[in-house]
This record gives sequence, C-alpha cells and structure tokens, in this order.
Amino acid sequence: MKLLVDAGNSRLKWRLDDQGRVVSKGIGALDEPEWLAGLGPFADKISGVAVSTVASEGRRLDLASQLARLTSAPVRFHWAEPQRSGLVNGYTDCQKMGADRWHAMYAAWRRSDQGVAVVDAGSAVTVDYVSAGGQHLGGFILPGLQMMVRSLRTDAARIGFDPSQALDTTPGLSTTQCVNHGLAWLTAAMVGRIHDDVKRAGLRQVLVTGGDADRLVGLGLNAVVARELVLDGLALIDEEDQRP
Ligand SMILES: Nc1ncnc2c1ncn2[C@@H]1O[C@H](COP(=O)(O)OP(=O)(O)O)[C@@H](O)[C@H]1O
Ligand SMILES: CC(C)(COP(=O)(O)O)[C@@H](O)C(=O)NCCC(=O)O
Ligand SMILES: [K+]
Repeated sequence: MKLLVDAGNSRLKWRLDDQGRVVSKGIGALDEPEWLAGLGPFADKISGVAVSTVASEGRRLDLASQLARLTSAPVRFHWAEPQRSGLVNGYTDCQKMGADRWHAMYAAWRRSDQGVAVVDAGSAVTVDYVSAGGQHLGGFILPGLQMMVRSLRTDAARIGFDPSQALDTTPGLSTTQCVNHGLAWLTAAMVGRIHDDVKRAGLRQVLVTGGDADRLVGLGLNAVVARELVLDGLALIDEEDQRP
C-alpha cells in the first residue's frame, strides 16, 4: 500500500493507493498532526510514501518526522523535473518550479494526448499550458482567493467586509459587495484570459484542481474538475521510478 501526500501552503491532501485502487483518503493541515490519525489503522501496511510539497524546508522536515513516526517505510520526495515521458518543462531552472505544478501537469499530460491547460486554484492560483507535443508553454502564478481576502483585510484600514463565496460580478453597493463582487469579477476576468490563451494556443482541454476549483467553474471556466490531479501525477511518477 502506498501513501501519497500533497502538502500545499494551506492544506495537506493524502491518499492511500493499493495497486491502482484508492483505499482511503483525507485532507488535513501540515501543522496539525491530527491528519495522521486517519492513517493509524493502515500504518503497518504502508510500503512506501511519496510526497509532493511546496511547503518551506522547515515544514517539509516537520512532515518528514511526522511520517517517520507513522511508518518506517521509505519516504520519497518528488520535485519538478526537466522532462518525463515526453512532457518537457519550459522553465530554464526547473528546480524553481513548484512540485505541485509539475505533478498536476504530468497527470494532465498522461491522461490526454492533446494540448491541455492546467489550473490549480489553491493558496495561489497557477495556470500552465502544455502543447499537444508535450511542451510546457509557460504559465502564470496569481494570488488565490484567501490570499486576496487577507491582503484586503490587513493592508487597508477602512475596508470592513464579510467575505462570501458569492459569484456575483455586478458592481457592488456596499463595501462587502464591492469586495466580494470584485473578487468574483477579477476571477471571471482571469477565466476569460485563460479561454483566450487556450484558443490561441489550440489547446483542447482545461483541467482544474485545488480547493477553489468549483468556484472557477462557477465563474465560467470551461474545464473538467480533477480534484486529485497532483496526487494522480505523483502516483504515476513514483510508480515509474520504483519500476526495476
Ligand atoms: N475547507 C476548506 N479549508 C480551507 N480552504 C478551503 C476549503 N474549502 C475551499 N477552500 C479554498 O481552497 C483554497 C486552498 O486550496 P488548496 O488546494 O487546499 O491549497 P494548497 O494546495 O495551497 O494547500 C483556499 O484559498 C480556499 O479558498
Ligand atoms: C505557486 C505555488 C505557491 C502554488 O502552491 P499552492 O498554492 O498549491 O500551495 C507553488 O507551486 C510554488 O511554491 N511554486 C514555486 C515557484 C514556481 O512554481 O515558479
Ligand atoms: K496552487
């Protein structure tokens, strides 16, 4: 049984796979070891752990020690790579790319032989374009929803508002409306830009993942929601690397 871990800046997603079958899964927080409780019953069946993380080095080491308390199985951290099975990273310095982006892109590339856009709406939003030939054409990094809400709350003295998940993009008539509608309006504009890029580059599909995936779809993103895209790519890569 293999434990797959996607440790992002906000949340940790885990999944237990056994020969291609999902045995169990969960979401937790890296700083709160409670997430490990759900794994207790399976601990002695874990034969290996594969991790994709964008957390700081300090938090990565904390994660490594949490995992060492759970299991003595080997823990493998996977990072962005220059290329794999026909997918070519467009970064000149691949080590600088977030592991989650590479793993999501790899899963997308393996499930489609056509050009694809990968959107990860997490703490930050990332957008990456991959051509039909597997060339990573580049991407974008933007602040995510909670990050934008936080910055408005902390960096402006007189913006008092109640954040809501409203998808209303009409002009607001109160501070709360102006903020919430503004964030929806901004996201809808981003969705329009993604559609333009996808058309221009001749990509055939958009895959969206991350905690705010449904919000993007709600704001018009024409995409297939793939909730575990990072874990899917991580699983494929770890499997390939373990093959003799
Ligand atoms: N239950 C939840 N807890 C925290 N964030 C959530 C939750 N549901 C949706 N979200 C949204 O998901 C985003 C974080 O997405 P996630 O994919 O978990 O991020 P990361 O991979 O960076 O940890 C937040 O910006 C938030 O708006
Ligand atoms: C852009 C990210 C912060 C997104 O992470 P997330 O929101 O999923 O936690 C992460 O992929 C990252 O730290 N990237 C490093 C910089 C780069 O990809 O170029
Ligand atoms: K992200």
